[in-house]
Amino acid sequence: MEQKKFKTEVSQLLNLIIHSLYSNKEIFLRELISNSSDALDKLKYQSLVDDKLREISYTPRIDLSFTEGDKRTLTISDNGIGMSHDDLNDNLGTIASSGTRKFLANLTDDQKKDSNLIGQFGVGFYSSFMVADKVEVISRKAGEDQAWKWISTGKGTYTVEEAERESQGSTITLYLNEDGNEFANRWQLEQLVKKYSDHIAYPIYLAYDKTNYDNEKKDAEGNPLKTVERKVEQINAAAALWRRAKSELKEDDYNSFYKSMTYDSSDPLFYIHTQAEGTIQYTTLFFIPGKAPFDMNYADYKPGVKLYVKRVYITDDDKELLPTYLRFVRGIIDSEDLPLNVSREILQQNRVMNSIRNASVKKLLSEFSSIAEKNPDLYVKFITEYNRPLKEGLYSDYANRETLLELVRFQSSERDGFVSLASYKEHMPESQKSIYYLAGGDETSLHASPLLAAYKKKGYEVLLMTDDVDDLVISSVGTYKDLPFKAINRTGAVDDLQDEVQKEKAKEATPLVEKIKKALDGRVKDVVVSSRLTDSPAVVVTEDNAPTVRMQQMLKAMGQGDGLDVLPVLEINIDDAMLRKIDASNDDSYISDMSSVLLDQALLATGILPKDPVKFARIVHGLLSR
Ligand SMILES: Nc1ncnc2c1ncn2[C@@H]1O[C@H](COP(=O)(O)OP(=O)(O)OP(=O)(O)O)[C@@H](O)[C@H]1O
Repeated sequence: MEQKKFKTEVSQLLNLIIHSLYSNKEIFLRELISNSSDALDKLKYQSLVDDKLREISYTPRIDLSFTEGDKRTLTISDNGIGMSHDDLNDNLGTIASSGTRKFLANLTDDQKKDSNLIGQFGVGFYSSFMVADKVEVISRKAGEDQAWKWISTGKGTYTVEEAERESQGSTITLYLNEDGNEFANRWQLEQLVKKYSDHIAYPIYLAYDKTNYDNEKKDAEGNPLKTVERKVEQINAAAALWRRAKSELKEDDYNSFYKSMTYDSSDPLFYIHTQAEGTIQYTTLFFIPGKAPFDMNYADYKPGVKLYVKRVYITDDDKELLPTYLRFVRGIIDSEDLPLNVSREILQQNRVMNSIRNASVKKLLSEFSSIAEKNPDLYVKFITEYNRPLKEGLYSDYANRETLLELVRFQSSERDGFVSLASYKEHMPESQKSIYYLAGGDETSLHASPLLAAYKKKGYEVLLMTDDVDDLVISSVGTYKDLPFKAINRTGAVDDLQDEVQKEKAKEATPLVEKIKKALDGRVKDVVVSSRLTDSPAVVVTEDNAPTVRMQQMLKAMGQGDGLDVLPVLEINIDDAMLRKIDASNDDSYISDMSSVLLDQALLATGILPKDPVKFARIVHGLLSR
C-alpha cells in the first residue's frame, strides 16, 4: 500500500469547500453523480472508437445505496470508464484544471465565503469531504484487469492499494460524518436526485430496504408480522431534455436542466432552444448565465458547450464549437450528421460542424438583438456581463460585424447608463460628422478629461470607453453607418472643431508654437494650437495611427514595447495665462522650464507620471519661487 500527499492546492481547495459551501453541503451528491455520468459518457464514446473496448457489454447505470445505523455510509457506483492506478493519482490527488487553480489563488477573503462563487467552478469530488470522514474509491479502468482502492480522510494524505472489482467502473463509498448522516435516507436521496440530476442521461437507481407489515400474520408478541424487502428503483427521468418537443417543456424544466449541467445555483438570464430539421439536422440548447463565468477573461477558460452526436456525448472541451467571443454561452449541440468518432482536427474543418456553428452564432446574435429591442431591462443585465466579449467579436467576427455593432454598448459623456451606436447617431446634431470617443483609463478619469469641454459645448456626445480592448477594436472597425470613429485624443479629431477665425488665430500663434517646439525638442512629435481647450493649458494627443502614450506604457509593462517610442503631440490652449507668459518671454531658461512643466502636467492628466519626478519638482519649485 502506498501513502501519498495531496498537492498543496488540493488541501487548500478542501479547506475552502468545507468552509464556504457548508450551508449547501447537499451538492456533493450532484458532483459525484455528474462524475459518474461523465465516466459513462466517456466509456460510451470509447467503446465506439476503440476496438479494444468494443466488446465490453454493459448497460450504463448509476447506483445509489446506503446503510443505516451507527456507522452510516452512502455508496455511488457506476459502470463507466473507471480509473487506473495512475488516473487515481492524477485525478484525485491534484486539481486538474489550471483555471480552477488560478481562480483559487486570486480569491479575496470575502470571495472565499461566497458559496455561489465557489460553486461556479467544479468543486467536484472533493466536496464529498463535507459530509464524510473518510472516502473510499474502488475503481477498475475499462480494458484493464486490475482494480484499485483509493482511501483518504481528506486530511492531507491518501493511500492507493490493489483491490477487486467485478467489472469496469467506480464505486465511491462515503463514511458519513455527523453532518452527512441525514443523507443515508431514501427520501432525502430521491429528492436530491430530482432536484439536481433528473436530466442526467443515464438511469440512477436507488436500493433501499422496504418494511412490509402483514396484518393477517402476527409475530410472537401479537404485532403484525414484519418482513424486509430489498428494492431497487429508478429515481430520475434519464432523458435528454433537449430532444423533447419544445411545446412539452416549461421554463422550470429548462432552468433545472441548466442548473444540473452547470455549477450555477441561479437561473440563467435566458435560453435558446433550436431543433433544426433542414438539410442538416441538429439540436442546440444554449443558456446565458446570469453572471459571467469566473474564468471568462482567462486565456485558458473552460468552454461551456458540450458536443453530442446522436445523443452520445463527444466532448465538453472543444473551444471551436463556438467562436471565442461567445465563450460565456453554456449548453449543448447535438448533431445527427456528424460521425461518432469525430476528432478535434476533423471538427475544425468539418462542413456539418461549420454550418452548425455558423447557424448557432447567427441564432444567438439574433436572439440578443431581439432582447435588446423587446426587453431592455433584461438586455442591461446581459450587456453588463457580456459587453466586453461581444466587443472582441467586432474584431474577430467580420461576417457578423454589422449585427455586433448594434449589440455593443458604451458609456457616454452626456448620458448615464449604456448607449448604443444607433442611439448615439440619433442624438447627433446636424453639424456633427463623426463619432467621437475617448478610450483608456477608468470612468472617472475619462469623465474628467479636459478634451471633453469643447465637444460638450457644441452638443457633441463623446463615447467613453473603459475596456482595455476598446482602442484596438474601434480602430479596426473604422466606421459605423459611414460615420468615422474619431478618438478625441488623436490628432485626426482636432480639425473638426476649428472654424475660420480659429484657424487664423492658430496661424498668428506660430512664433509661440515654434518657441515651445524648440524647448521640448526630442520630447514631443509636434506642437499644435487647440481649438477645444477651455480650462486647461495643454493636453497630449497621439497621431492617428500611432499607439497612444497609455497604450505604449501598457505594451511596455507587458514586455512588448521595445523600440516603441512614439512621441506625443502637445496641443496647447493659447488663451491660457501660462501660454501667454511663454509668449511674452525672451528668457530661454524660463521658456524651457515653463514648456517642460506644460508637457509634464498634460501627461499627468492622463495618468502618466513624469519620467524624472525630481527634476519636475525642482522646475516647479523654481517657477513658483520666481
Ligand atoms: N466516477 C468516476 N469515474 C471515472 N473517473 C472519475 C470519477 N469520478 C471522478 N473521476 C475523475 O476524477 C477527476 C476529478 O474529478 P472532480 O470531480 O474533482 O473534477 P472534474 O469532474 O474533472 O471537474 P468538474 O467538477 O469541474 O467537472 C475527473 O475529471 C475524472 O477524470
